[in-house]
This record gives sequence, structure tokens and C-alpha cells, in this order.
Amino acid sequence: MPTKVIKNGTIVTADRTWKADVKIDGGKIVQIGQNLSADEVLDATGCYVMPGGIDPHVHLEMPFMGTHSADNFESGTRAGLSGGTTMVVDFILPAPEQSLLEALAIWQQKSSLACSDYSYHMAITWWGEQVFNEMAEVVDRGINTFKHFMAYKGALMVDDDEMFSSFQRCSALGALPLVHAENGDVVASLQQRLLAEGNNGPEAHAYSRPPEVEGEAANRAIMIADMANVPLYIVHTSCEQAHEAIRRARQKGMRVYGEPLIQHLVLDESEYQNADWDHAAQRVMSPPFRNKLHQDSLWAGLQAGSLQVVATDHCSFTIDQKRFGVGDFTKIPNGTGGLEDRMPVLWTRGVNTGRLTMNEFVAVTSTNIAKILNMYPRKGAIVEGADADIVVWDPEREKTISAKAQQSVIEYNVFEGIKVKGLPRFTLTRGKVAIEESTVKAEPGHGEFVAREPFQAVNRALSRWKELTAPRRVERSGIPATGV
Ligand SMILES: NC(=O)NCCC(=O)O
Ligand SMILES: [Zn+2]
Ligand SMILES: [Zn+2]
Repeated sequence: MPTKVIKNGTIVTADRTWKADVKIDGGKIVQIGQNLSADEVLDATGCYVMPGGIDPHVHLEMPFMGTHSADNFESGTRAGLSGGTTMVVDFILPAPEQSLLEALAIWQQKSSLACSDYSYHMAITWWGEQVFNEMAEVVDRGINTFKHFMAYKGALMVDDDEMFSSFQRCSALGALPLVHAENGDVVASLQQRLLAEGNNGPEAHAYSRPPEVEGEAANRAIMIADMANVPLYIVHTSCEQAHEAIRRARQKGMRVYGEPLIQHLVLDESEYQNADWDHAAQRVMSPPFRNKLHQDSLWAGLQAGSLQVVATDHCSFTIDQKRFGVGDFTKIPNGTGGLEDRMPVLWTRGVNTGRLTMNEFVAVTSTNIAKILNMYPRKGAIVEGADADIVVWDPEREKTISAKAQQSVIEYNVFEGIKVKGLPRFTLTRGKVAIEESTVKAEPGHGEFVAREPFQAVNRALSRWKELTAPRRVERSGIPATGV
């Protein structure tokens, strides 16, 4: 590959902003400085040169609710690159009783046509000696995060006992547990009550998953992680109740991380009242969209640092797939898209409004998650030696989001009609230009798996502290005789 230099731009990282050129060779950043030269020049006049976005929460070709999500690794990563996201992390979902390693092989096959780099979280969907043993091998293969669904009763859900066992295993292996925090038993019961009362439309999806069920599960997961001496990452934090649990845990010194989605920051529950069934069903996801007060709480969390990451949970379904749930909202496949839109929408609603600084934008879209997932500074950084996953961001480029022009294969977009200002001029994946304004040059198969080492610092610090403060037997010199 010829050498490249990005010239005339302003580099923006999570902690600095400065004017310099960036030279790329062999997929890596090799030099940062003034007046650099190379075989090819990419002009960044008027632009910000930032670490490419990392979306740590996507479901590409996910087997779920009797179908598969519509975007695969090819269309999903192409959509990501179009919006400035240069890496995704997908969830491996072993079937009940299936070997984790067998499931990993299936996901390796699915991701062979990825256009950008990717990694995996392994879901713990059942528990037993085999899972306990295989978790060590999964960590050896570069997967240091394990996901637990506290919802989707009868499908992906695990109970507290299984979760506690798995969290303890994570602690021993230097791995990080993730949770989908919703009380699955209560949701299942509310769903049945709503259906029995004749509430079968998509709005009932939101009624069956109020913020309280998310808050309770977040608190429970935090307590279980504390008992297991392990940090915790709570995915798709959508409401004040869950955010409050995370804030409180962090104030007490616990390592708990929270991840709002761009959908929850920008779209609200009124979408489910739309008179058009398709419109409302297309927005069915778990947790559901919330009201403005919850949105304010999430924005405040990003500003204050109590929430660290903005993701998408990209899990797209076609109109026909959504229609599986006509007459019964519990059969509407849960999930929405967002991979192409996360960065432009967050820039527009965050940086352009003054809610986030540019550096905070980089932190919550890339650097923080690179650190949390233990792949920094290979990813999430503009430094010599890092992968050249870079977005050259033009703050003046505008568009109106429209499904007609998107990379995702579905026919609609939940952000349809939103005007964004701030878009990629170039997106580079390991030094290769994948996007040049609206020209897509992404190459299926270019993406590589990113292996992540087990955690050292946080897990060790937690275990050491717990060891020092563990309950201890009191040694006594004289023990009185029993009073008989
Ligand atoms: N979020 C959602 O509705 N679908 C994807 C699966 C999940 O993350 O819960
Ligand atoms: Zn989830
Ligand atoms: Zn998800």
C-alpha cells in the first residue's frame, strides 16, 4: 500500500486538539508532525482528524425471535464506515447447550466479509461445567467480555444464580461481564397482562418495559458484580433509574460503566403513539424509547462522566420481519438500526448544541470504549503505532437522513428526516480509504478480528482490595466454657 499523509487538518483526540499532519504506512500511523510528505495526500482543510468511531454494541445477522437481523457483517460495517465508525463489536449467542467454541466458529464464518475491523463479546446463555471450562479458552482466543441477558425469558435470559457463577468466573479470568438490565420475569408477566387486556399494538411494548424494571435489574447486576469482585458494563442504559444506580455505584468506588444508545438520546416514547402501525413497530426495541426527562439524564451522564460510551445496538429488521408481530406486540422482533447515523447525529445534537465538547465526542464514541475493552491505544487513539482507523470529519457537510440513501439493507430509518451537520470527508480503515464523501470504497473482507487481552489493572485492583477487606475469623486466646 502506498504511504499516505492527511494534511492541513486539526487533530482532535479525547484529551487534545492541535494542528498537525498524520502519516500512514502499512495500515498504521507512523508519524505525526508538521510538513510531512508521502505518496498520496488526503486534504483535511477545514476538517477534524479524529480516531474512527467504535461501536461496541451491534447485532449483525443475529438469530433472534424466530428470524435473523437483516444487516450482515458486510452491509453493517459498510454502514458504519459511511458514518465514520471503523470498528464494531458483535455478540456471539450460543444456542442452549451449544459449545461456546462452536458458536465462535459460526460467528467467525459470518464475519468473513466485514469491511472494517471487528471483535466479539461472548454471551452466556446457559450455565454448566462445559461453559465454565470453555470460558478460559474464549479468553485465550482474545474475547475478554461476557454478556448476560437479564431479560428475554425463555430465550436468552439467565437467572441470578447463573449470573453470579459467571461473574465469579469472569473475575478469575480477568474478563468483564456485560448485562442487558431488565427484569425479565416482570416484563413477561406485564406482557401477558397487557395482551389479556387487549393491548396488542406496538405501544404496549413500551408499557411492558417501564424504567423501573430496568432500574431494578441494573441495581441487582451491580450488587452481584460487587459480590463477585468484578467490574461491570451495563449496555443500552436508557433511563434515570438505571443511570442513578450506575452513578451511585461509581460514587461508592465501584467500577461500573454505562452505555446509552444514540436512539435513546434523541428519540422519545411518543414514537409509539404514531397512528401508523409500521412506524411504531419499526421503533420497537428493548429497552424502549423513554421521555425527555430520561433523555436529559443520559446527556447529563455523558457530560459528567457517569456514563462513558454512546453505542447503537444496531439490530435491524425489515418491514416484513416487524410485521411478524401484527396482533401480538410480543412477536415484533426487537431492534433498530443506527450504525451509519450514530456519529453524525451525536455530533449534531451534542457538539453543535454545546452539550459535548469535540474531545468529549471522541471520548464517548471511541477512546473510552477502546480503554474499557482493553484495545487502547491500538484503537481509539491518534498516536504513532496505532491502527490508522481515522475519520476526517467535515463540520460543514450536511445531509438529511433518509433510508433511500443508506447502506443498511432495510427500507426505513428511525432517524428519517433528521438534518445533520458534521459528516466524514474520509473514513480510513487501517489506512485504506473506505469512504470519500458520498463515494463508498469499502471492501468486503478487509476487516480483521481484533483480539483483546484479559484485563490486568482493574480486576487485580478489585481482587486485592476485596482480599484485604474480606471478613476474617477473630482469633481468641480464651473461649469460655459452655454455661451448662
Ligand atoms: N435491543 C434490542 O431490542 N434488540 C437487540 C437485542 C438486545 O440487545 O437486547
Ligand atoms: Zn439488550
Ligand atoms: Zn443488543
